Amino acid sequence: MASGEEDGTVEEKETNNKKRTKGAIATAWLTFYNIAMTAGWLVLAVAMVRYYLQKGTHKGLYRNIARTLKFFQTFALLEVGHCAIGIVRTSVIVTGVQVCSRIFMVWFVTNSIRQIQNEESVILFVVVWTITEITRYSFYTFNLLNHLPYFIKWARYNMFIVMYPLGVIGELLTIHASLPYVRRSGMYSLRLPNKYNVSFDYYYFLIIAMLSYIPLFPQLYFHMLRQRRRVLHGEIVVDKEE
Ligand SMILES: CCCCCCCCCCCCC[C@@H](O)CC(=O)SCCNC(=O)CCNC(=O)[C@H](O)C(C)(C)COP(=O)(O)OP(=O)(O)OC[C@H]1O[C@@H](n2cnc3c(N)ncnc32)[C@H](O)[C@@H]1OP(=O)(O)O
Repeated sequence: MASGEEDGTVEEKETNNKKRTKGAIATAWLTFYNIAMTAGWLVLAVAMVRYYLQKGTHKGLYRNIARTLKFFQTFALLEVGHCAIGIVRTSVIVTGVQVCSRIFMVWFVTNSIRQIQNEESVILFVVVWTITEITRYSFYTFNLLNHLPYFIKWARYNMFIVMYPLGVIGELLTIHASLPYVRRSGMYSLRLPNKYNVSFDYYYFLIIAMLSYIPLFPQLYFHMLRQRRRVLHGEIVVDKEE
């Protein structure tokens, strides 16, 4: 029996060929991207364990891993692009909020305020992110290669139940710890009078950022719970955005 493609016109065949080529290129890129990201977060995990075993303290750990963390977390901005161009079936908004809030935590909070880098809360969110990302990127990699071990799938869609709140606690405690330093230094703030006639207070911005977890985090968490039901229990779940 002839396939639909064999029956189709030359134009249809060309469209199908284009789709196949785009699919192959996208798959190759995503496989490379996910392997690179798994490796990056694994390097981070090994560096953290080695540092702790050698020094016996978490003090100085953040400084030791800061470059690698900044590099791989910033690289994750590409994920917003992946959704925008449609090579992964994920919402740009959900991914954008997740990635941008992490980049904000890394660059504009932890990296900018040296005095908080030895806080336990920093280690908490970095460890939680690292475990999560090793699992998430290896899930995507094995999935793309059609060899997904069940325990990775299970871990991807169960660990977040505990890891997400733990990560949020670490992030919120870190922002909270930074408030006195930000208030004292007036960093990233613009006071009146100035030539632009605009005022901006980073201290209040941080408080608003903390408050914005209240409406935003539950949406990310419930999104993951819906993904869990879809992937692990085969339920058909309709996302409001879709
Ligand atoms: C600028 C001021 C900022 C102010 C602050 C604002 C605060 C906002 C609150 C934010 C709180 C965030 C806290 C957070 O940082 C804490 C932590 O992360 S703690 C650690 C625990 N975290 C997690 O477990 C993360 C969970 N989140 C995610 O996994 C992603 O971020 C999310 C975007 C939510 C994932 O959702 P997604 O819809 O992508 O789910 P899936 O993984 O199931 O994927 C859906 C389909 O897309 C395919 N896909 C996705 N990515 C890829 C890829 N890279 N390669 C290949 N394929 C990919 C996936 O396979 C699925 O395909 P299919 O549908 O065919 O199965």
